[in-house]
Amino acid sequence: NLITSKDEQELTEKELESLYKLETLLDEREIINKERKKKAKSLVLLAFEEGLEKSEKMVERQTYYRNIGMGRRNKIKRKNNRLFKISKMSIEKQEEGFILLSAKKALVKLTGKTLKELSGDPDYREAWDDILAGSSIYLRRRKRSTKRATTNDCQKLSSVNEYRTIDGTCNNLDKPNWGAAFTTQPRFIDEVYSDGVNTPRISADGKSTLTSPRTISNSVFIINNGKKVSKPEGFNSLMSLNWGQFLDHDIVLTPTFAEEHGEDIQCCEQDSIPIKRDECLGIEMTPDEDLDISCMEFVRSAPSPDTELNAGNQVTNAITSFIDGSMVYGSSEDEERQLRGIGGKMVVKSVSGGDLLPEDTSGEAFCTLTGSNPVDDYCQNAGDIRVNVQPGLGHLHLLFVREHNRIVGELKNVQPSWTGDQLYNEARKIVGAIIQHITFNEYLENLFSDEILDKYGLRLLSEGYSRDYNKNINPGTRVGVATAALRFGHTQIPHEMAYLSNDYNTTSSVTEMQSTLKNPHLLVNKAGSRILDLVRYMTTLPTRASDREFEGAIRNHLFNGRLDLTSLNIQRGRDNGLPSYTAWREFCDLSVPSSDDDWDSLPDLLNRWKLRQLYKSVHDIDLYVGGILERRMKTSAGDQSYLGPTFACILGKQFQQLKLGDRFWYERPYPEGFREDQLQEIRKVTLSTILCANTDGLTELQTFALRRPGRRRNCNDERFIPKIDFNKWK
Ligand code: HEM
Ligand SMILES: [Ca+2]
Repeated sequence: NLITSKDEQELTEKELESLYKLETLLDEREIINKERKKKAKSLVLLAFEEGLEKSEKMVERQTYYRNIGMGRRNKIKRKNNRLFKISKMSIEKQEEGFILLSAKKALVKLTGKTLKELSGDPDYREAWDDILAGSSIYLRRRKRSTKRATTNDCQKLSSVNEYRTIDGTCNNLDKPNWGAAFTTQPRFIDEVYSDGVNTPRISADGKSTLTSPRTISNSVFIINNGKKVSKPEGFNSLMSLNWGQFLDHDIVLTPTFAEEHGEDIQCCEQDSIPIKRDECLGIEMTPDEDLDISCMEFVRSAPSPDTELNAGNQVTNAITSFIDGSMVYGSSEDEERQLRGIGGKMVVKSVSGGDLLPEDTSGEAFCTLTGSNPVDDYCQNAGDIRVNVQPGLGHLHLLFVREHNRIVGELKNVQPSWTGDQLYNEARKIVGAIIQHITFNEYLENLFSDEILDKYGLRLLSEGYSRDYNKNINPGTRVGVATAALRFGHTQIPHEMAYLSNDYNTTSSVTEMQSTLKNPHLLVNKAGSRILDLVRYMTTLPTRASDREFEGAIRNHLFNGRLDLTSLNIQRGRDNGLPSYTAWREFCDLSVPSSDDDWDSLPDLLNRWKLRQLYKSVHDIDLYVGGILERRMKTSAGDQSYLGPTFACILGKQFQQLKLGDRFWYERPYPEGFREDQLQEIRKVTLSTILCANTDGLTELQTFALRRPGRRRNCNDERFIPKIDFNKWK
């Protein structure tokens, strides 16, 4: 009570009267506050109920579509637009994420407030947190999903300072889930959705929808020259394309919505009408001479179970973001168990042409087999589910499994008493270090200009330890990297693949690129006996230029189907809430237009006149489109780098964070890193070292395999192709 008996005696009547008034007012305010809290609580509860209901409906609809689909089409055809197999964990997380997202959507609708406003309102924030923390219906559903690691869990791990965990947890001891598998992808810039939750952005004019990705692709990404084949790159071998993809598959995998039974999700009715489903964002388009359809299949990214009320739709990274060889070893104990063999080695399939990757026997594998002898063709299993996407990628997976097993043999020589676990852990650590070393020493040199390498501290030391680990840096792969910048590599994809014989002149088994996709034939064929010819092809032939031209193999016939990879890339940006290109220019401190039609302030941008016809406002440009159309910077060797300034900035920052935010960065001191004499051995390694050591019959190679050969050196000439001395592990 506001008024005490002392007040009653001492105050004048007038003063007392005002005090009584104040008291009544406060009482009323309290009642209102209570009511508001109650209202917030009941609306949030209602929103969650709607979320749960929507999630149940989604499963029902999936059953419905599965049933009508089964009758009409055969299974093989249905699987055509699914890109990779989907893990069980993905499906569980997707359900959780979808409930949360639907609850947010319902709450916005029920209250007429934006997520930002709701999270700024203590009543709603409290109600939201209460429901998440309490013993609600939501929690009962949540139990199934894995619990996250805590700092306490990290302390219990005996090897926490010497070896990485398989799922990346406890790399950062204060933030154990940073960079770990199945966590939300962090962002450089906040998401943009037209409803603030998950509806794709619209034009800056506030009303028009954005131009169809396919229309944009047909205008700016098409090959105009008569040959319909894109320009070759002068200086990079196809191995650099493979390395880019291999690296991408080490740092990010964004799961898309999956059907509980592993069936395809269909987003277009007979390739013509988009189907309205929460899982879909079918691409509407005008039929053209290459793609005679008006709807292109597109399944949305699965929403991440992000519990923050103030954030719109977020996406998941299903693998470890660290450069740690997760595509070789897997990102979960389940995967690791399948891939690990005995005595510290990785499982292989031993055939006459040497060791190959093991077969994927899950029944879920995604690959097309075209060989005449079924014994010779099979779907491979590896640490990343995308291993079968193309033979050049599959080859790098195989190469590092072979290297792991070779290292185990070498370590056993110098440490005969080591157990299988010790051999496995140390070999895995060395392989991860080699992948980091090749990426920074060879790949990034071609990717970036000198200026960018210096600006983001991407140069390696030639001796001594690196001491710049920073536990405040989040090493997570950013949405802008996965959804746009790192996809620059798609322009390098060639129109065909083949074998090259030992005269470096005669090709054979020339195969159109679209037929090699999801088809490991060129790699596993004839019991692996053609691997040498494949390696020769990959290290000799040029990539296509990293420019604005994309091959028909992926722009019209991706996976031999009716898909355009560049359209998918643009649509994925809208799906995942990427802000437009000009917002990224601003983020990167590059020039930014001052009005909707100030196109002149973007001098780096090629084809501006075409873009003006495609976008209402200069602020509408999709990041993927703007990034690809930028003029490229120069490398230290004087060649063109792969990137223009915006993508270079985004990727520069990312690689910086992958280095500084990794407690196990290979240049760090023991125990996270190596003894100094061991580190000097790892510093000598090149991709050519690994290729020479693990390719039967290969006797000569250029010093840097990602670049086209000037002179080839003998594999045994250690001046050019050094070897690791394992005596340093004694
Ligand atoms: C023949 C070669 C390749 C094929 C067939 C291919 C195909 C694909 C496909 C189908 C997607 C998913 C598209 C979507 O629905 O959003 C994708 C994603 C991606 N690609 Fe490629 N790609 C190839 C090479 C490369 C290369 C060389 C790089 C990098 C240098 C690269 C980087 C990426 C990245 C970063 C993603 C996003 C990954 C994720 O977040 O899950 N790709 N690629
Ligand atoms: Ca990784």
